[in-house]
Amino acid sequence: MSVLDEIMRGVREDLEERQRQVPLDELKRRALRAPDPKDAYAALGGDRVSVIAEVKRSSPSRGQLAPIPDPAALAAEYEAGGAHAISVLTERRRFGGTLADLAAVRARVEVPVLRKDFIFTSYQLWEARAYGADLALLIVAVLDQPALVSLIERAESIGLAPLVEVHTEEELNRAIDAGAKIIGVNARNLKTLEVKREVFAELAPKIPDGVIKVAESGVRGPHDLLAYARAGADAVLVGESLVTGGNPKAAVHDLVTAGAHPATRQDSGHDRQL
Ligand SMILES: O=C(O)c1ccccc1NCC(=O)[C@H](O)[C@H](O)COP(=O)(O)O
Repeated sequence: MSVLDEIMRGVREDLEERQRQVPLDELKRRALRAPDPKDAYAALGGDRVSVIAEVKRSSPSRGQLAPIPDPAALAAEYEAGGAHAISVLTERRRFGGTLADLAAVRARVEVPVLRKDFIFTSYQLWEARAYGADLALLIVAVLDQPALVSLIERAESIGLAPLVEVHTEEELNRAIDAGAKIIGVNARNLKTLEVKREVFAELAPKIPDGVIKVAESGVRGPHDLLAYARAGADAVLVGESLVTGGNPKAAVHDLVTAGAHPATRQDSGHDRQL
């Protein structure tokens, strides 16, 4: 069984438990009472490279990263550093996240919040909205095409901006066919967990103009943001280096500063290439 298969098995079991506890109709009522969604397209568009800063306690590739006892406080640090959006991993077993983290972050920050999870049902989209998310991750690798199309439509219909994640050209073509307006290229191979930043440079030119391009994973500092920017990124999604670096506000500030004028910035880092 691959890591992804194992993650999905746990996600299904946890979802069944939540569905037993909260019927869909109740979840929809909660979603209708949630704060109005924020404009994720405005937050991630524009001339700069936007920074999506992630609340990430652990991961299959690295194990424990940081305990993060107060995810809202971390998100507030990210926002104070200038983050344009916050990503909250809500998967429990391998990433140590919860929906309560999402709600706590939503209550603390003004910028759009992404629910980052392994979503394959509309129930999970209603959960995302009910707990205050403005964006929801849809991973093409775990969805067949009818499900992808229908989840994009459902997300948009309830006020969530779908961030559609791809790893290969075939997945990218499926995302484009499904009408994705925000596409994330994840440099982390979901089978081997190896990060290959050059995957973004290979796929980005094939993403149509007007679609927001997000480079996901492997940003260790401004030099990686700038390399992704040169390859066409509109935004970067950063987790590990922020939660392990010791000063999340300063680390986000450095990324945001580099992303503000990426074309004129000299890259002083050692690793100048993707
Ligand atoms: O991070 C992992 O090990 C992982 C394994 C399997 C599926 C997804 C995984 N990560 C989710 C992400 O996409 C990252 O958290 C996100 O892109 C940030 O990446 P990084 O800055 O490298 O932590």
